[in-house]
Amino acid sequence: MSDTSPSPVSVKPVSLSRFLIEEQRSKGQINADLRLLIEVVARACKRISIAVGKGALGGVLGSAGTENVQGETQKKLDVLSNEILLEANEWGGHLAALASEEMDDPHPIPNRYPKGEYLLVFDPLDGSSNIDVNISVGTIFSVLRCPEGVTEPDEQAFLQRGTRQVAAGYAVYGSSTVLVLTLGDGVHAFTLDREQGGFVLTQSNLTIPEDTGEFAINMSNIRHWEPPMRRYIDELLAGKTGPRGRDFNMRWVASMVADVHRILTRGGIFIYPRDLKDPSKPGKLRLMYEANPMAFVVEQAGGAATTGRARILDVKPEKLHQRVPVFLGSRNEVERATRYHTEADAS
Ligand SMILES: O=P(O)(O)OC[C@H]1O[C@](O)(COP(=O)(O)O)[C@@H](O)[C@@H]1O
Ligand SMILES: [Mg+2]
Ligand SMILES: [Mg+2]
Repeated sequence: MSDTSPSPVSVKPVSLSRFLIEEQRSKGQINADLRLLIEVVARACKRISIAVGKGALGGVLGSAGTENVQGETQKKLDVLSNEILLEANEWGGHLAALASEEMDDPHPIPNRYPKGEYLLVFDPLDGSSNIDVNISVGTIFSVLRCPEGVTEPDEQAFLQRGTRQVAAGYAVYGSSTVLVLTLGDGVHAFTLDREQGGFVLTQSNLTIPEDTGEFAINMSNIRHWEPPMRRYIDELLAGKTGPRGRDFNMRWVASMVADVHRILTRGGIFIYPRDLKDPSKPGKLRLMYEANPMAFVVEQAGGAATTGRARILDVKPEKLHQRVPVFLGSRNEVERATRYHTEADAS
């Protein structure tokens, strides 16, 4: 396969702290609290990266023997990553409350910093099924404002549309650790300098190409898909001799962070559609701490993100752990797959 990766944008390799200070002072894009909050999240990601990197030597592989609120077996690293994020933010996060995939209910911050005006939502370790086999995993996060006048934020305070996010991003713990961040003004990537111990800006204003020849989906679910979903994939699989008139390539890491990071680097479409395997579930991925932050990042990079029927960022959340179908990445493919669904609904 030819290398379709864009050349890295050359940027001044400033530290994450310096970048955030400039966003605050020169651009007025963020305030000091949000800057400090992002720095705390980044430090927690660095600690998680170190734990992931220790692997079997750190005693962190394998199951924790417990289940989360969604009935999924927790890995030791799911629990540890959650604790790291919790501990870091409880004492230095400038937060009102936080919520996580691994906790049933939101966690209000004890002895709240007087001006703590933000809510943090995260998937502490995304791609858990890949931990024990040494494949990239990551952390996904989203920052919302605590609604005005709410002193004890509960689940209701978190149920805000994705358009209300003030920051979002992820860290991917791969061959290098990369933190990707949006503050609503483009998407920037910071690579962890393992010797110096800090994140350094390595790419600015990342953009996702509008067109792509690569798709990411778990094909083993094909028999459970809705007809428009099958139509879209059948056309890709038909390649040169089919209606699309060209061949498409497939990748599926099964860690959303790694699949999204590839799309941010060289384009592609990622789909986790609604399927009829378990009709009570509208999708597999979680709206608040997987779909929304990734949709914000992808849109800020010029891509698109839908549920197959509507824009993800416009979905009104009803529950903290709500699931949604996810279609995101290169704009023209996401729009086509979405159109197939809306046309099928209308006919
Ligand atoms: O195992 P499947 O069905 O391919 O699902 C993979 C998907 O599940 C997830 O692992 C869910 O995330 P968690 O590991 O945080 O539960 C996504 O990262 C990934 O896209
Ligand atoms: Mg996840
Ligand atoms: Mg997870």
